Amino acid sequence: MIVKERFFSFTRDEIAFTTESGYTFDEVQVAYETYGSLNEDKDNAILVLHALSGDAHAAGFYTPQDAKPGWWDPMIGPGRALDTEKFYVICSNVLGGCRGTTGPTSLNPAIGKPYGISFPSINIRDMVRLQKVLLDHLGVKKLKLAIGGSMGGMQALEWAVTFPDFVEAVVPIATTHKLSPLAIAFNYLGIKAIENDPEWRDGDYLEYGQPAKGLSLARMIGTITYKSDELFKRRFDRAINPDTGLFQVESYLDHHGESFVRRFDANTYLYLVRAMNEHDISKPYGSLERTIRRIRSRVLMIGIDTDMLYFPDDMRNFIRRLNTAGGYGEYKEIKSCQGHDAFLIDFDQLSPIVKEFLEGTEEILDSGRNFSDYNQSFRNNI
Ligand SMILES: CC(=O)SCCNC(=O)CCNC(=O)[C@H](O)C(C)(C)COP(=O)(O)OP(=O)(O)OC[C@H]1O[C@@H](n2cnc3c(N)ncnc32)[C@H](O)[C@@H]1OP(=O)(O)O
Ligand SMILES: N[C@@H](CCO)C(=O)O
Repeated sequence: MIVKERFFSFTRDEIAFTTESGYTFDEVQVAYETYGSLNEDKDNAILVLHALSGDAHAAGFYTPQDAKPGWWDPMIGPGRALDTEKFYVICSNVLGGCRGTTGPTSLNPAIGKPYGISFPSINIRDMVRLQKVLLDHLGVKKLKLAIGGSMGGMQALEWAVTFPDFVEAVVPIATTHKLSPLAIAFNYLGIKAIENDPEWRDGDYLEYGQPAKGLSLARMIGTITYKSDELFKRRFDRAINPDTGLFQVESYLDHHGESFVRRFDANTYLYLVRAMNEHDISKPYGSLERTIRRIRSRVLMIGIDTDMLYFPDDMRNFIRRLNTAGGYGEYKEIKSCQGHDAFLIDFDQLSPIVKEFLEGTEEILDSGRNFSDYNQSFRNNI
């Protein structure tokens, strides 16, 4: 089976999609890919949610030899954790993205040019609500699982809160229920790097070219936070790049900054980073306890011991609070020197954790037991 990138589009007359900030789009396009088949009951779907710079191309195994690998290839495919012999796996580019779904680089039909900085402000819930529109379009009646890391993890958790009856299980990885001030602080550096670049032109740069220096600096700052001290010591130590005379770690950051400018849009970066900054699952419901009590799905949070952005302790605490409120949470940890990006690299650890969790969820549901009884067995161990 060859999977081509697909697009789902609708106009406001067909579906009025309004952001929480109050903007109704005239037209929306969603870029997505699917792997595997939807079953007769239409309840075997898994939604994979990408992080800041990801896209809908999560798996490349179905695509022709010369096609680009997917960003979660080792997780998705026949016999893999997200087994395409059993599940219908879906991944779409987020609202506000620059990989095919409506975002700042898309044409605004009302003005006949790209939105740019006139794109409405969006949040993680808006992304999730648009994914629900896509799933309705695909005929999905229930999600077995919503899973993703970082910004994708924020969406996974938001799925459990916004659509509690639609999703059986969620796996938020290397993420949080609300962004920490430290992460907001790092994001602020990225925002400032872009906005202080004169080539940003107050966001109106599309006809002139990217604010390359600012976007590249923003990615370099981000890259440091996605890695770890241990990794940098192991990979680079204080070695010098013979071509440039720079420290290897400097040369590495330069490379990541430059390649990011070629594949990502500066305004999109600002919109997505701000959506992450605003992320707080309890905002519409008043308190975290009230929000947590909405969750009916089984939740597995996976932390990374060297993640400097999303702390394992915060994830453990969230799971404790979920379980105290009668929810069904588990916490597992990846031990890695890769830092935050481990969810894109350490598949030997991630894959069995997710596989076991999915099999466990199916076993519990098949046995007629509920998650709550099952969870009593490990609740005190967190
Ligand atoms: C869940 C999501 O949706 S995110 C989607 C996935 N994200 C992406 O694919 C884009 C962002 N990429 C990344 O964040 C990373 O590449 C990861 C996390 C996917 C993989 O990380 P790693 O395997 O550790 O890749 P790493 O950080 O080493 O980067 C490798 C690149 O750095 C270059 N590099 C390595 N050392 C040096 C150096 N000393 N000087 C210059 N360049 C260097 C390599 O040549 C390679 O270049 P290339 O990517 O152009 O081929
Ligand atoms: N490196 C990943 C993770 C960010 O959280 C990305 O660029 O999407």
